Amino acid sequence: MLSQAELKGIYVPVVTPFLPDGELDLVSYERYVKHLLEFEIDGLVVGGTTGESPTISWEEVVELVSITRDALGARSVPIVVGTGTNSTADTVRRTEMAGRIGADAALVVTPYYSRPSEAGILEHYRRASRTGVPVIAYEIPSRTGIRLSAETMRAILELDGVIGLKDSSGSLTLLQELGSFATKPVLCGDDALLYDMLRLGASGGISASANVCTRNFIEVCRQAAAGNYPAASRVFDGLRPLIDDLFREPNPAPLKWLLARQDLLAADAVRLPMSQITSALQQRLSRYLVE
Ligand SMILES: O=C(O)C1=N[C@H](C(=O)O)C[C@H](O)C1
Repeated sequence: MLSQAELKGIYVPVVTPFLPDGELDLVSYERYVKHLLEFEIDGLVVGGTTGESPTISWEEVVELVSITRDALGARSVPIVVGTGTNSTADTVRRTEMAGRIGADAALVVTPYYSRPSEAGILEHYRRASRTGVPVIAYEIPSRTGIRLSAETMRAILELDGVIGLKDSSGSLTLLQELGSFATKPVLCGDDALLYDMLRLGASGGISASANVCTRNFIEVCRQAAAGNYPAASRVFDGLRPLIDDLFREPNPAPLKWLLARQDLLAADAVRLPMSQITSALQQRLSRYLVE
């Protein structure tokens, strides 16, 4: 199981490859995960936003985790599994099941859509944190429709089974407000803010863009961890255009297009209501294929 101390560096959220007919493409998945493991990444996230969690079934998550574990072999790269839904009972059940299939931690998003009270959300996290599977809280107001107060986030982080936070709040405010109360590690979940968040004390990032230029993302984190911010900033500046382009249309469609063009995936298929990227964006992204 993942400890607080290990929650640092670059965690790569994997895409879920599909064949053109929408079926899971496990052959591509194995090839792609093995490719990612050639880099010194700090962890993998299966079934996150980038993995199209809203349209993959739990049975498919189980298959993906099983292939990930086989690809890892003896390597100890933590596997984090997205288990959060907007039902507490379902989240607890998925988190427990994730533990049974070998997840080292669970990524639990703030419950979305039903707009519960902060007290209800705290209780949601309390229940998930009692499963015995380390929980990483995931705050992403642009997707959930709720922006948690720093006070509630602090209370969530104080729960024993919660080992840290993925902060996709879209600004530096939460991290600043948590300040020294953020006694647990915070991972940046908003790729464009990675450098700024590291500067403010984040311990790393869960970055979809790190599927591409993986080595450079790792370098940004390493330089920042060593306190060498000018070097981290220089490397990160080189990544900004890629990050901007990958988020010009809904994630992970642009990323899947690039991975397919790199022959890591057989197709750039996404499941509806996600759709493939426009030809204008394809043209923009083509410039990253020369690497
Ligand atoms: O899959 C994730 O986890 C991530 N989700 C964010 C999003 O698309 O909302 C982006 C981040 O890079 C990773």
